Amino acid sequence: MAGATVSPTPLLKDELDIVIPTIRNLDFLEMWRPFFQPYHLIIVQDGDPSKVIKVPEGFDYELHNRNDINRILGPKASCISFKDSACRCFGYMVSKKKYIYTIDDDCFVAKNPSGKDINALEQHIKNLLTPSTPFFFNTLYDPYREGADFVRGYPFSLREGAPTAVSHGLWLNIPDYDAPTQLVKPLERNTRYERSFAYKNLCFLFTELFIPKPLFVRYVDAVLTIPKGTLFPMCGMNLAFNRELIGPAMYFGLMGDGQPIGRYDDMWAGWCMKVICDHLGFGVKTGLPYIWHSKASNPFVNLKKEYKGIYWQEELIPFFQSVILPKDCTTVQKCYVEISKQVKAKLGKVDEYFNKLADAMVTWIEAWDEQNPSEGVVANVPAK
Ligand SMILES: O=c1ccn([C@@H]2O[C@H](COP(=O)(O)OP(=O)(O)O[C@H]3O[C@@H](CO)[C@H](O)[C@H]3O)[C@@H](O)[C@H]2O)c(=O)[nH]1
Ligand SMILES: [Mn+2]
Repeated sequence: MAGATVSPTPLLKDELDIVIPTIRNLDFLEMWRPFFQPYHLIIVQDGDPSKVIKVPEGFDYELHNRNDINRILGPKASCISFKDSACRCFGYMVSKKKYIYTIDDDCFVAKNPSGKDINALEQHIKNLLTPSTPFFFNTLYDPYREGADFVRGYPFSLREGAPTAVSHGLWLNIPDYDAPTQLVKPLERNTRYERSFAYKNLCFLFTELFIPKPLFVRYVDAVLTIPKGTLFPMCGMNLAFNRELIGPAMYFGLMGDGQPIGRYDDMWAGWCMKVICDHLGFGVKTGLPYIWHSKASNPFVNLKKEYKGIYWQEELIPFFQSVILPKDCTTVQKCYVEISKQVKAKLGKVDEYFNKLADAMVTWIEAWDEQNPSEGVVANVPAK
């Protein structure tokens, strides 16, 4: 008698936590149930702690609201943002797992060009479990993917690759645009069109003649390593990382209530993280998987949150491009504290906010080490 079909054990079932920042009921989990149910969820409830967040039945989760954050961290809770999705980093800190996946509650399961539901978590896990190629660019993209490989001329001495610290996923429907771009392109959707050839041509003809062409922004079937020495704008809504390799660097900077800026939490984390990954020899990937981002947040509200960041970043990027970490910075914590010192020394004059942020970065590391006493990966810093 054929054995009962046993569904395969999901990858990293007991080694990965899913972190969700939220201000609303988590009905979106129903669509993710087939992919998320086997995993432990860490829900970080933002805003009013007295509000009850409804979580669908059948999920294994822990929920932390602001009262919990204050109770667990005491005065160090000051480094965790309030009234901003940046609060999600508290979930990274209290997790005890090796891997983290974080997703927004307005992100749903997307379909690939063949119409199949995308298991975003599975793709992130594949990205994290295979090496990256930060030191030499492979023109056939991710050489470790099925059907790809290193191309001619790729040095064999580099084909082992580097450990992957971060997997940065993308979005269908509402792309993660800044407010000015949202305002000038209110209708732009990253939408896949699955139409017959004839229909497509009819569409093309019609749009050519009568209406402004809809922007068919593509589904790109690729995973790329972001080269060493290159920064990128990290979006927190569909993001996974190896917590043991890079967790202490994933501080989503001070935003929201009482802060002069918002929607730069993930950007700040991405810049600090990438500088540290480059220093410690870890890789960062971007591309697949896609999720379906359903809700465009209000561009005018976003503009109010972002506007200082839009001009500050013209100074922040050169700063991060110029950061040099000493060889004796052999752990993420040491690297992070060193960056905070340079933030204070070089960005404090841009705005007082960066002195406060530099202090919060140190508080974050102190809180991290308090919550995770045994951790602290000593990486062998590769020769420059
Ligand atoms: O005060 C708040 C507001 C929201 N949240 C939770 O955070 C995520 C994202 O919220 P939302 O989808 O409304 O906002 P977006 O503009 O689409 O978010 C993207 O922009 C960046 C914000 O920094 C970020 O990379 C993306 O998340 C949801 O889960 C809300 O429930 C919150 O916790 N606190
Ligand atoms: Mn959103």
